[in-house]
Amino acid sequence: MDIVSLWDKTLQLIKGELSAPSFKAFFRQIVPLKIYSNDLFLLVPNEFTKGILEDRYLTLIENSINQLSLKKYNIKFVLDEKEVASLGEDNPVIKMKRNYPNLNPKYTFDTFVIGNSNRFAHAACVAVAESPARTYNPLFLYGGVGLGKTHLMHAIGHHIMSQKKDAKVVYVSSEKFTNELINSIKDDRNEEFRNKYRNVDILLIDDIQFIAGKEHTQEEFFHTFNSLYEANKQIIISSDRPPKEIPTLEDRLRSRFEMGLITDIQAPDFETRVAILRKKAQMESIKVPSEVMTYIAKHIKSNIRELEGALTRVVAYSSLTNRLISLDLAAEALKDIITTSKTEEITVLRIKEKVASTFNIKMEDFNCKKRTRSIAYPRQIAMYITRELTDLSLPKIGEEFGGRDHTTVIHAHDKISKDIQNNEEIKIKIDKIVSDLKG
Ligand SMILES: Nc1ncnc2c1ncn2[C@@H]1O[C@H](COP(=O)(O)OP(=O)(O)OP(=O)(O)O)[C@@H](O)[C@H]1O
Repeated sequence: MDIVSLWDKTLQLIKGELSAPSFKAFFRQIVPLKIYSNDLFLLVPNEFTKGILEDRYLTLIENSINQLSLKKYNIKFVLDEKEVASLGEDNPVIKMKRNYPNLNPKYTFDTFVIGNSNRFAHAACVAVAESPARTYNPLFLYGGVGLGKTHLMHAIGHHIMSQKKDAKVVYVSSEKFTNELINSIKDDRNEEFRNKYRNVDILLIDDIQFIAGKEHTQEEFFHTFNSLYEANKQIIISSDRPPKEIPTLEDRLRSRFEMGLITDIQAPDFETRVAILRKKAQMESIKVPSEVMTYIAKHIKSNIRELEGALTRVVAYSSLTNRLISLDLAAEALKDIITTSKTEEITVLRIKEKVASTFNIKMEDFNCKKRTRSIAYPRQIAMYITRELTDLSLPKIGEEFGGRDHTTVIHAHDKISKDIQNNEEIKIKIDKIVSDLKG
């Protein structure tokens, strides 16, 4: 019996032993990877699931597999398929995943909830998916962590592949792009690297901000970009900020990124957050009372990954403690997450927005070179607040404010600290901004 059929049969046995929510929460996303000697490798989605499987279900899995295969395997849970990629032959599941270019099957347009925060980005992605290289090229998507950029990029990939099966779609994070480049240089395989990226129909490159400051990667990406663009191939780029706010990005790349359409995704509003939770519960066929969804959506605002994680946690908690999902149970399950996510919400972007609206300046004024007091002073206040309310280092803060030196940040912090002591009006303004940011 090959590993795929063995795992299918194992799941059938296990399903009979567990409650439906536990089965769904911990077993549905496992991918059987490989049998190598006496080890059987299973790919699991995250640390949390791995811990639960090891602590509670290992014996059940081992017994079920042994019963079916009449052999005793050591079960190994892994988080990254690369850990076992070098062992023996490939299996059909992995082969299938490789042919399908790294796209998460769940990230489609159908599973994407549209709200005011992402309506425009979604429409732009649909337009590109329907007529690649003919509408917006490149398409540059930006927005905060966990707001759906990767989801939309994969959705474009799926859509294009559903229209044209042999389209060469490549999705890569800019970190992976950098690592592959480094390895190709090390192993003298630069030609292979170039062929891989310069001969695709659609290039989806995620988190491009990571190539900032990496000269060689920027150089390579510049040529990749040009050859794709000239060959009329579609390029889709994501980042946590717009091109002009990526520090140490070469101008020639910046101007290329700005050639097509730039669109942002904002944090979802309350209604969209509830709708996302509903969709997720519906997709996983889990019944969750609406006051629990409201509770989660009210408290987790700025990151959809955390929003989904909170729901998974509540469902897992209910199944592990054998209690029905209720508001009390949700509060108990999320007590750590909900307090920490409040402090995590304070980002440079939010600080800038708040200071900009208080002092009536534009967002780009924070990064520009202007020294007029009406702009320079709010900028110093924003730097002061960033230093006080975030864990960012001084150089990082300088970077976030138009690539300024860390001594400028120290100067701003000293100056504003003094002004707070001597000027009641400024103190009141800053206290108000800080208390608004802390919610
Ligand atoms: N509008 C949406 N509807 C449904 N699910 C969403 C939506 N937006 C985001 N998600 C889900 O939230 C999770 C995080 O999204 P994703 O990974 O696309 O974020 P990201 O913006 O790429 O984050 P990062 O900056 O960390 O790369 C995913 O599971 C995704 O499916």
